[in-house]
Amino acid sequence: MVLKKYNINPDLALERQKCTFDIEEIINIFDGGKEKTSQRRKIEDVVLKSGLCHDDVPEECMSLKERYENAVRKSCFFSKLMKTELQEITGIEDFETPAIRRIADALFKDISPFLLHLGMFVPTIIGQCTSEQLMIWLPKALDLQIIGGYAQTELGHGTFIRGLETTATYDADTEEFVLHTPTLTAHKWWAGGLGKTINHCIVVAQLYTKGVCYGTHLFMVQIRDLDTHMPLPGIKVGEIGPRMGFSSADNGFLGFNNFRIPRNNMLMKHAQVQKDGTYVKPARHGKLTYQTMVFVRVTLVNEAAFNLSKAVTIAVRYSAVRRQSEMRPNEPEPQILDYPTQQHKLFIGIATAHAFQLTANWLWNTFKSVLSDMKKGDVGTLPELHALSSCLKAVCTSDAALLIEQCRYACGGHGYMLSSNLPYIYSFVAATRTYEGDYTILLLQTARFLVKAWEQAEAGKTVTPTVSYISRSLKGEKNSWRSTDEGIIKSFQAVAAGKIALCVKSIRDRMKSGLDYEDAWLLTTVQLVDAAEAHCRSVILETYCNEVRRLTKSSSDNVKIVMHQLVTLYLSYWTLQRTGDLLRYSSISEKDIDFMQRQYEELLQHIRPNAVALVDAFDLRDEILHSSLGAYDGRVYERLMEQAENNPMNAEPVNQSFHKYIKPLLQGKL
Ligand SMILES: CCCCC/C=C\C/C=C\C/C=C\C/C=C\C/C=C\CCC(=O)SCCNC(=O)CCNC(=O)[C@H](O)C(C)(C)COP(=O)(O)OP(=O)(O)OC[C@H]1O[C@@H](n2cnc3c(N)ncnc32)[C@H](O)[C@@H]1OP(=O)(O)O
Ligand SMILES: Cc1cc2nc3c(=O)[nH]c(=O)nc-3n(C[C@H](O)[C@H](O)[C@H](O)COP(=O)(O)OP(=O)(O)OC[C@H]3O[C@@H](n4cnc5c(N)ncnc54)[C@H](O)[C@@H]3O)c2cc1C
Repeated sequence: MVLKKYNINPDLALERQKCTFDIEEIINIFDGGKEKTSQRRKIEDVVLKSGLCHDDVPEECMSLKERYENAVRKSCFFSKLMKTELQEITGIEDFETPAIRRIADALFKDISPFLLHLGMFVPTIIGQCTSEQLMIWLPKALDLQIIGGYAQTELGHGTFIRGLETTATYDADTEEFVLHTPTLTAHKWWAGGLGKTINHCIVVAQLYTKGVCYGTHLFMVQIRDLDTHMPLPGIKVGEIGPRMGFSSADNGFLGFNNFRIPRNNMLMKHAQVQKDGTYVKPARHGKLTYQTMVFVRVTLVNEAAFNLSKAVTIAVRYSAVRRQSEMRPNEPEPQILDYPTQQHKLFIGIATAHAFQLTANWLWNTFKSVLSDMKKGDVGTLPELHALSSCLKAVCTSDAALLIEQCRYACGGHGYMLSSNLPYIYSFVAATRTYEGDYTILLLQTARFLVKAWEQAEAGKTVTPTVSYISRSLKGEKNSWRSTDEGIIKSFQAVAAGKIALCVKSIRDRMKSGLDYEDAWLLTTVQLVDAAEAHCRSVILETYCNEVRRLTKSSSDNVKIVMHQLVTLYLSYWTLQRTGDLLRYSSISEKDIDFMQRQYEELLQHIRPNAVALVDAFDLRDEILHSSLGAYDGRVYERLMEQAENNPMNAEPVNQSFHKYIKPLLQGKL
């Protein structure tokens, strides 16, 4: 749709006058510097001027087929733009550039069918291929001569990768692998782009050679003819059907009937099958084939931050424009943003978007540093990265989904409109809580690491920095509550340590009573999930505080003040959310809790004048927000009416169903 130009709503204009800080300074902090901001804006200008974002009818009014076809059209032209103008004008060649990710949302209100090509296919080629394989597939994939996806999940198994049923059996006579789908439940299910779009696919299958199964490995498989796009003989492929979201993309199913691929199509960077069928196992670590999942989990923390920033921008701007009820009899209706309960719903969203964005950046740097260690042959830092990326992916996507839904509640009935964009943002983020490792499963992975860390610390060994609080706790360090940043972080670490200690004790007690380790672990999993969540909270709190302190060192005082107000709000909010835990594991008193409650309520008042400016500082263009409620000019009612008038349902004054059904019903002739 072409956005109509309106004058700024007077309430929003007044809000912006109240701002106490330089918005541009905060924008630069989150972009990573002035130059990055200007580069991002340049990219956005190119894409927005390309005309690619235009839809003749609103996306939500199209049929599923039309939405898919429209998204394919845009993905193709966007890919061309990335290869040509964006590279030439900005000098950017890197698909992972956050600016490209952000502006992609101006094209796709829902999702691009090419997401998995960039999100998993290309990263898997980079992470799992030998240098020879890389030379064959990477240039083609980057140049979009081949389009791919990542087919791991099956109808019967998603979480339990070792339980996957698809087989890849090596035939030494022909030097080929035979891919086969032995059962109904072995069909690949869910892979993005697989239904209709892609011609290649990374397939995860159980490797058999010389009669022995060596577990799951990755294979490059061409599934469709490059010219006709018809499925190749031996391939059964299609779309799995309508979903809660992801409606403009095509999630697919895939079955193999003894389908043959050359030996060289096994991705052999870590494990190999030689010509005679001899298996060479990975030299360094058994789970290196899971590396793409770790990469995506890291990027999903960024997704949580970005999507939450969109939702809270929409809800805060709307709340500044919307007037409802009265605070005192006969007074004019206030902006709903003036209600403390509304501030309570929304300001935590702003603070959380900051916390997650800074944690995402920190996690990305940790990921890059672990990759560089691994290139030198050192896999020692991988377990900690796996534990961190697992819990952060779980908690950040889950919190973001809850807070986005809270933003929708904050917009009342209008938030329920698809044109608000809140339902789209929610359904996208709700999926991220499940895919790439379900919430519970990933927290249990982190719990496994925490229990091991506890055992190591007990044995007097040094543990990694993110769990060094365990050693302090084992040395008998008692928590004394202080309502400072450091004090609160320490108390949250004491909560995590206390919960891990209880898990270890429960497991040991259960084993003493005769259970084996697996059963003792299983019966403790409710506590283990809780302990991993507590650990994750302490990591986020600490990272957020450290990063704000580091990044605002040379900022103006006013920016320091407002950024720190948000940090304090975040710490107070979580203290109040977790009073039960803190009373149990730290020395917090009821008086301290009263103080934190008052501090929290005062902070809402302090932040209130800057609320609109703070969401403006996410620098999200209207074309990215796609929201009748959240546009920069605040012309909510004009846009809602505009959307209603453009609704294809209103194209004819009387719908044909009246003549076909209602009239005969009215006349008793049906
Ligand atoms: C053109 C326009 C485009 C516009 C777009 C622009 C840009 C796009 C860019 C980005 C977009 C952003 C994001 C979106 C991208 C893609 C996402 C979309 C869709 C999602 C796709 C998927 O969902 S793919 C399928 C994912 N599946 C899973 O995650 C399954 C989860 N299950 C598991 O991971 C595992 O089964 C398990 C970990 C639960 C258990 O594995 P298992 O093998 O059984 O291992 P265990 O026995 O439990 O553990 C043994 C040992 O290994 C350690 N370990 C486990 N995993 C890892 C790992 N990943 N790394 C390192 N180590 C690992 C584990 O801790 C144990 O260690 P110890 O023995 O030492 O304890
Ligand atoms: C929108 C979307 C896109 C996707 N895209 C892709 C893709 O491109 N490629 C791909 O391969 N896959 C894809 N997936 C699949 C996704 O990765 C899986 O759905 C996800 O990993 C969860 O696995 P599952 O569906 O088997 O859930 P299940 O494992 O069946 O989980 C169901 C419930 O059981 C619980 N549970 C399972 N095991 C345990 C356990 N050991 N202990 C305790 N609780 C347990 C879970 O916590 C959960 O509550 C996609 C999924 C979605 C929704």
